Amino acid sequence: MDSPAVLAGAGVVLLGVSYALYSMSSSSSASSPSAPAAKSTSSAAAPAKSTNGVINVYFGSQTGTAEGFADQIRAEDHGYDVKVHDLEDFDADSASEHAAGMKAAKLNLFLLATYGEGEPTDNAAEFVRLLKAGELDVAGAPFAVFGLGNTQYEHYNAMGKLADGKLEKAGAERKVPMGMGDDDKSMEEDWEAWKEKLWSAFSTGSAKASKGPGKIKPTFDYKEAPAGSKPKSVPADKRQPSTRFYFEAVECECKVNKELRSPTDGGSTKHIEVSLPPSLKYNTADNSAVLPRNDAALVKSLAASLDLDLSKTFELAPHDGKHMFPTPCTVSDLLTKYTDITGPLRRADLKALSAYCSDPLDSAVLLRLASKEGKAEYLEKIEKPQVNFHHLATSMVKSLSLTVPDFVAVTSRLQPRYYTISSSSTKHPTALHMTVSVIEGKNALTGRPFAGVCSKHLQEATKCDVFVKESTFKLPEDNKTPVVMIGPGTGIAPMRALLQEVRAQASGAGGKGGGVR
Ligand SMILES: Cc1cc2nc3c(=O)[nH]c(=O)nc-3n(C[C@H](O)[C@H](O)[C@H](O)COP(=O)(O)O)c2cc1C
Repeated sequence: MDSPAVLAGAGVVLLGVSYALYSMSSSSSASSPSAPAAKSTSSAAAPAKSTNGVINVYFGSQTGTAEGFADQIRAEDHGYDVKVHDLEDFDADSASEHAAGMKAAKLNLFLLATYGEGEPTDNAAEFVRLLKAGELDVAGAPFAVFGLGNTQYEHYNAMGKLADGKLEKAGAERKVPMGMGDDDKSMEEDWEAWKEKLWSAFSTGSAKASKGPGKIKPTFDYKEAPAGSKPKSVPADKRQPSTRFYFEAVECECKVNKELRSPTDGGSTKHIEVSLPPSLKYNTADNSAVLPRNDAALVKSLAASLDLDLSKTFELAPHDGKHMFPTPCTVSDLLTKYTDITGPLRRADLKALSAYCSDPLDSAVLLRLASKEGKAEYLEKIEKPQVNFHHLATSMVKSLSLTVPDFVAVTSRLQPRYYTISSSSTKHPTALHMTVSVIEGKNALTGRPFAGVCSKHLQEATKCDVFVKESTFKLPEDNKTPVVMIGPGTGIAPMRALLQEVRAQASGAGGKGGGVR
C-alpha cells in the first residue's frame, strides 16, 4: 500500500467483502503442523535486466524457508538483477568463480538456516567448510547475512552468526547488520523487518515491492504430455536439493497397520510395520521420513474450485536443469503429492497469491492481509482460524485463477514428515516400525475440523513412500553403560526401538552379543 488513500481504500474493501471472503465453510478441512514448506520457484537465475547491478542471493535451506525468502528477494528486486544461488553449487571447484561474481556484485545476501547441534543445512555443508577453513577469497565483496533459527535450540542461529563473522574475517564488507529470524516466535516478522532495513539501504527508487507483486515468472517450461506418461529418471545432481526427497523416497508396503488405542480412549495411535526393500537400510533410532498425501476429497474440491483438470498429464523442463519433482505426472499427482494445500499460510503467500485474482477487490484484501498495517487482520482472519491454501481457494477468494504452471510457481511443495523408527534394526533388518499418533481436532475459533496431513494419510495406509534419515541418537557402544530413557514429546517410539535393540544384542542377534542392562 503506497499511500494513505490506498490504505484507507483497502480498509473499506476489507470490511466490504469481509462477509464473502471471511465466512468460511466448516465442512472442508485439514491442516498440518507442517515445517515451513519449500516454495516452488527455485534457483534459476533470471536473465539480466537491470543497470543497477547484481544482487546475489545464496540460500542454505533444508525445508525451504530460506529458499522461499530468496525467491521473495528475486520477486521484489527493487531494480536489481537478482540472482538466486543454491549453496549446494558452491564447492571447492566453483569457489573462485563465485568469489569473482561476489566481488563484482552490489550485494551478496546469505540466507542460512541452522540445524542439529548448530550445523549447516545439507546444501550449505561444503560452503560452510570452505568458510571455516578460510579458503574463500572474498576480500572487499559486499555482503549481508540473515540467519534462520529457533530459540528453542541451544545453538540459536549458529550458521548465520558463523557466516557473518567468517565473511568479515575474510575481508568482505558488511553492508547491513546481520538479521536473525526465530521460528519459535516470529520468523516472518523478523524477516520482513530485516528486509525493510535491507531495501532502505539499497533503495534505487524502484518501488516495485510496494506496488504489489506481479505474477511469479516460472523457472521452468511447462508442456502437456501424453496421458499415461511415466516420470523420467533424473540423475542425482539434477534434482533440486530442497525437494530431492520426492526422487529418493521408496514406495513400501505397510504389512501391519493396527490401532493401539482401545475404542474408549478416543484418539488414534497406529503401529505400522513397513516392509523394506534391500536398498533401504536403517540403524536403530534413526528416523523414517514419510511423504504425505493430501486427502482425496480436498484435492477434488480444490481442483473443482480452480477449474484444474486432475487427469491432465504434464512435464516441466527446468531452466537451471534442476527438477523440482518427478514429471511427467498428472495434475492429480501435483495436488496430491507435491503441493502443500493444508499448511499454514504466511503473509508472503497471500501477497504472492494477490497477483492471481481476477477480482481486484480480492487482490486488495490479500495485499492488505499481507501488509504490515494488516497484521491484526491477518492474525484474526488467517492465523487463528488456521486458514490454509485449500480454504482460501475453495471458500474465500473465489476469483483466484491459476493455470497449472502458475499453480506450480505460486504454491509450496509438500514436505516429508519424520517419525522416529520404533523398531530395532538388529531384530528387524527388513522392516521398520513406526508408532504414529494421528493428529485430528477442531479449530477452537471456527469449529472446523483439521487433520495432520501425514498421520491421517498413514492411518489407513497399505503403502507409503519412505526414506531413512540418520540420527545421532544411539545406545552406548560398550553395551554396559546403564541407560535412563526420558521421552518428553518423543513418546515411547524411540524407547521401544532401544529396548528391542538391547534385547536383540543380549541374545546375540546381529552378532554383537552384549549384556542386559
Ligand atoms: C530438526 C531441526 C533442528 C534444528 N536445529 C536448530 C538449531 O540447532 N539452531 C537453530 O537456531 N535453529 C534450529 N532449527 C530451526 C530451523 O533452523 C528453522 O526452522 C529454519 O527456519 C529452517 O529453515 P529452512 O526451512 O530454510 O530449512 C532446527 C529445526 C529442525 C526441524
